[in-house]
Amino acid sequence: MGGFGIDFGTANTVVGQPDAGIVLDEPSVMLTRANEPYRAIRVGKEARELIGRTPAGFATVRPMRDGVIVDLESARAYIGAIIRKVTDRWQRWMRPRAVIAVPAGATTLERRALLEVAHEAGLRKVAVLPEPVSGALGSGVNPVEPRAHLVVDVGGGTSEITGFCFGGVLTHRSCRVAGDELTLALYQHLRAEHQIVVGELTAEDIKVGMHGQDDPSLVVEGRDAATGRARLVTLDTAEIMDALRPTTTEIVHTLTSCLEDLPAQAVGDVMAEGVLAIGGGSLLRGFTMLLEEAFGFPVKQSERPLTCVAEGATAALSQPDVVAAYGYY
Ligand SMILES: Nc1ncnc2c1ncn2[C@@H]1O[C@H](COP(=O)(O)OP(=O)(O)OP(=O)(O)O)[C@@H](O)[C@H]1O
Repeated sequence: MGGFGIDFGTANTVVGQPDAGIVLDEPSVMLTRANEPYRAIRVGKEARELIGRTPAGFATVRPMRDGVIVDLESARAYIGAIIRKVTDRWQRWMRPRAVIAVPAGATTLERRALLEVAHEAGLRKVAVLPEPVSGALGSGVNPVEPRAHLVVDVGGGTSEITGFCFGGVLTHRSCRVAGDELTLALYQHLRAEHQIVVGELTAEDIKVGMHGQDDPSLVVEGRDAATGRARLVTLDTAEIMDALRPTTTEIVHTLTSCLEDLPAQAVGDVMAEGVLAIGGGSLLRGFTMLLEEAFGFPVKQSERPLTCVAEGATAALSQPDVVAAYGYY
């Protein structure tokens, strides 16, 4: 059974294949020339390296915003380049099938735009599947069984919570505050409290690096905001967590607001099984603990929070019942 399971995320693009597993996992970034904005010169890791150091005449573009297409032409160039990266001429001639994950809150127009661009890029029989359903499937959950599941997805651009059961959605909330806003909050904190300016990539590395780190302090190198000279500062991870608190609170507040829609019987299922946390943003140090306190439910982190959505989309290629229940063509 061929085809691709794809997660075109705001931050990362992940592509899986039934027999090969994850075949591409790269940042959703495209390098273009300023005078040719719709031709991808580089995509993924090579393009991300140039964020914050893009020479004149070039531009680094993030073609997906909040998990959906914002600019059709950029998305065409980007999605076409990704498909060319994972296929050879023969496969493109055969026009492979695909299941593409989209945010559960994507509008009909946003889903149609993605389907159209995917067809143009050479895919056929494309289905779109809500990311939480796909992430649950990729984490070993059966989304069509008669039990309720609650999935929290904190990505780069969007945080979503979706309750579903037996092929139907019970509740859904989302906000456009997620991992990227946390990086921005950290950048602003460093500038305001330590008068140090760091690049976007460094701010993200600091945030990601706190995960699983035992050392309560970390050293950061940046540019002094006043003199412009290089400077080192030692930061306390507890201080960073505090600085990120308003942003994490906003995310947690949106996520917990869905509880009032959850039928009592479904609450019992979620109590027994726990809330499933997926998406890279859910890896933020201390985040699942904050969620548990706010929900009053156990929260289980997916084993592979960054790739489970693409893994689920790949698994859905051979599970037509899941696509029929939750997907769109
Ligand atoms: N260990 C970590 N700690 C904190 N944040 C992390 C960690 N690892 C990744 N992230 C963050 O996760 C985000 C990317 O997650 P993911 O790849 O799931 O998003 P996406 O699917 O591309 O975005 P979206 O779902 O919004 O379209 C980035 O903001 C990244 O900084």
